[in-house]
Amino acid sequence: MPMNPDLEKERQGGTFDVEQLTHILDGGRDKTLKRHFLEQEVLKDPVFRGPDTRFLSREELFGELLRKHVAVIKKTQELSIDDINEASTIYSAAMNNNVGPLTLHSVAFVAPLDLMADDEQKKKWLIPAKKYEIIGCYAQTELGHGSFIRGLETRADYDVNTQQFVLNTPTETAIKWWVGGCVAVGDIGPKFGFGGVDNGYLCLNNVRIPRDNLLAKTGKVLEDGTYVKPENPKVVYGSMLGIRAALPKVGAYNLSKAVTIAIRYSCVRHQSEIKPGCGEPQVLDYQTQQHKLFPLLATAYAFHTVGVWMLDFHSTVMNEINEGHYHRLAEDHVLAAGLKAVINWKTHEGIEICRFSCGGHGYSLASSLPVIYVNHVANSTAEGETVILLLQTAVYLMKCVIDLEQGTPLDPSVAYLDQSFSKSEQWCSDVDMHSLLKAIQFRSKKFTEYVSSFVKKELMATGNQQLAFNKHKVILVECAKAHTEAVIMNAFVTKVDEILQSNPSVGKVLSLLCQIYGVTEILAHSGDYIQYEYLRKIDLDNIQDQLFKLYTYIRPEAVLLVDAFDFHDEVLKSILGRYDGQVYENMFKWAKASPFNKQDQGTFRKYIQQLKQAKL
Ligand SMILES: CCCCC/C=C\C/C=C\C/C=C\C/C=C\C/C=C/C(=O)SCCNC(=O)CCNC(=O)[C@H](O)C(C)(C)COP(=O)(O)OP(=O)(O)OC[C@H]1O[C@@H](n2cnc3c(N)ncnc32)[C@H](O)[C@@H]1OP(=O)(O)O
Ligand SMILES: Cc1cc2nc3c(=O)[nH]c(=O)nc-3n(C[C@H](O)[C@H](O)[C@H](O)COP(=O)(O)OP(=O)(O)OC[C@H]3O[C@@H](n4cnc5c(N)ncnc54)[C@H](O)[C@@H]3O)c2cc1C
Repeated sequence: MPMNPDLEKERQGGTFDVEQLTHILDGGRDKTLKRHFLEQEVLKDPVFRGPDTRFLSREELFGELLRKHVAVIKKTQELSIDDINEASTIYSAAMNNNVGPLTLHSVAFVAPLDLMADDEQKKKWLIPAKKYEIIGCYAQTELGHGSFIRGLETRADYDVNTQQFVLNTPTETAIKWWVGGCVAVGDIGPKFGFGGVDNGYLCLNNVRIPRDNLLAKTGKVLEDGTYVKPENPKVVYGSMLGIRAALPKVGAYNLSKAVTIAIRYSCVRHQSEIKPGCGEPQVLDYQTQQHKLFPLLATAYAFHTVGVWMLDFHSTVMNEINEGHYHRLAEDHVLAAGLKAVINWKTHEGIEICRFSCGGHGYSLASSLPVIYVNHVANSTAEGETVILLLQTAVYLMKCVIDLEQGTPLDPSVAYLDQSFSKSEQWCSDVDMHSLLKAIQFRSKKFTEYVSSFVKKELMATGNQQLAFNKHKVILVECAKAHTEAVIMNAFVTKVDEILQSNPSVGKVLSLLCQIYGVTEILAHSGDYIQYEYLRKIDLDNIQDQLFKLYTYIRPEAVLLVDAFDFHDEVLKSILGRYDGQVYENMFKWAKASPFNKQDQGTFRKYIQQLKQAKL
């Protein structure tokens, strides 16, 4: 199919090599080539072809995705793939923006076995689980409790005579609920999205399991019922930590898809007139459209950068823990908590902005933006609800203030809290990304001190830390967000500095995005910078001007920047986001193919006839 002339023109501009940026995003040329190979292994294999999942009922969707997920597993094994990124490539190429039915088995059942089973148990369960000879799930949440783990009611009473645990969900609120991939007792019913996953309920009534079913790499129960605590009790939370550490990159992936669709479509879509008689411009030429999408384009790159960094950091900490060193577990936990919370929340807001920036067609499943949205938005609740996780980060920051007062060294990711920040010089309208980072770190430091003063005062008054925290949860959450933004901006600036050395032309365009990210973050909290007398109104006016100027620099690069995400059309599965930009013809073809246009809607005749016969 010929290329849409608008997109053809967009691709003649640009100042950097798209393929080189793709290699950087993938982690090197070899990884790009391997990703292409794996995608083609899926896309050329007829077993992965099937009905358009956007036309399927919940039941049909589950069945079709289960069929495909089994094919994904076979293909992954056939190709001897054990790298998680490569396995995810095969998975994503097949799932058409859905979450597959066996995802929880991989991310929430196999992972904890790997983390907490002893060698005997690994032989017994991990090996067959990795071969899908046993299928598992992660049944923690109950009808009455999800966030508050200490409130869970399920019981495991040890019967010393039989060396068994007797499991019970003693109350209705104790019924295990939301359990992804749990086909034992029942499905919890239709959901907002996640149609590919059978989130189940599980009632336990005196279910007996052997003593050695308790994963015993960390804590264990001896024959006489004595509980031997793990060296570090927090390691039992490790399976949730692993998924949270992965979810920032999942957020970046989903936002990159949405931004690719919205920016390509905004170049194909012509609407209204700027100068009468001069034709309808591309909607991406409107400043308001750029103001919707370019900060999100910058955010997708920022989130990808920090998502990769978080996974590397978490893997290092897990290796340290395997050698018995727990000193970075707390930092890992609060970084994963803050990044998972902020990134997934801002991503689902961003996908929604991408959807309505495509007008009516964004609302059609032909765009796939609704599919990406409803499947992504769960990640702000699942694996730790946003506020819950931000409070974890906030409590850690309050401890950092005490550490500072006591002269205890801080973890690297919070070292800036110990830095002094001179008031900014007059900010002209091309402030660089390093100055923007300093400003964002400054705000986080001031906010942490401000919140800590309130919590301390409350603690003095009540002597109860939980009460003190509970009274200031709103500003504690804001404090955690401010810190997390400093972590994101620091990761982005660090990566762009590195790329400026290795590939100046790519680095330059990424530095523009980094500035857009930083300026957008500062303008979103401009009142704080005035209140802390770090910036003046003139500075804020100048960076507002800078933002609009940055848009003009990014405008000719925008399509190339989303092309660099390198989504194959069959992976993106969006008519608005097609690489060739041939939207209208394919929208019409897709609509005509809808089963709704195929079946004779007998209901129409049946009920309308009744109206006619009723002679109203
Ligand atoms: C084949 C390839 C497949 C690829 C697939 C690709 C993409 C798939 C995309 C998406 C799908 C995948 C996943 C996501 C979607 C669905 C799955 C969802 C699963 C679930 O939802 S499982 C259930 C999740 N539930 C929660 O997260 C519960 C949240 N609540 C808690 O974690 C805890 O209650 C709490 C809030 C942390 C409170 O803990 P508590 O012990 O009560 O008190 P605290 O004093 O706050 O903590 C005590 C102590 O422990 C430290 N701590 C807490 N948590 C952790 C942790 N996780 N790690 C380390 N340390 C932790 C805390 O800091 C305290 O330490 P102190 O030093 O202060 O004592
Ligand atoms: C798509 C999806 C898949 C899931 N898969 C699984 C799975 O496979 N296995 C599993 O075990 N669970 C699973 N879950 C459940 C998930 O882990 C819980 O929904 C999540 O932990 C939130 O807990 P909750 O539902 O009890 O919400 P609640 O904690 O009841 O949250 C309700 C509101 O209360 C607020 N709140 C609660 N506590 C506090 C507090 N201390 N301070 C301030 N505000 C508070 C929250 O911020 C929120 O606004 C899944 C959920 C979803 C949506």
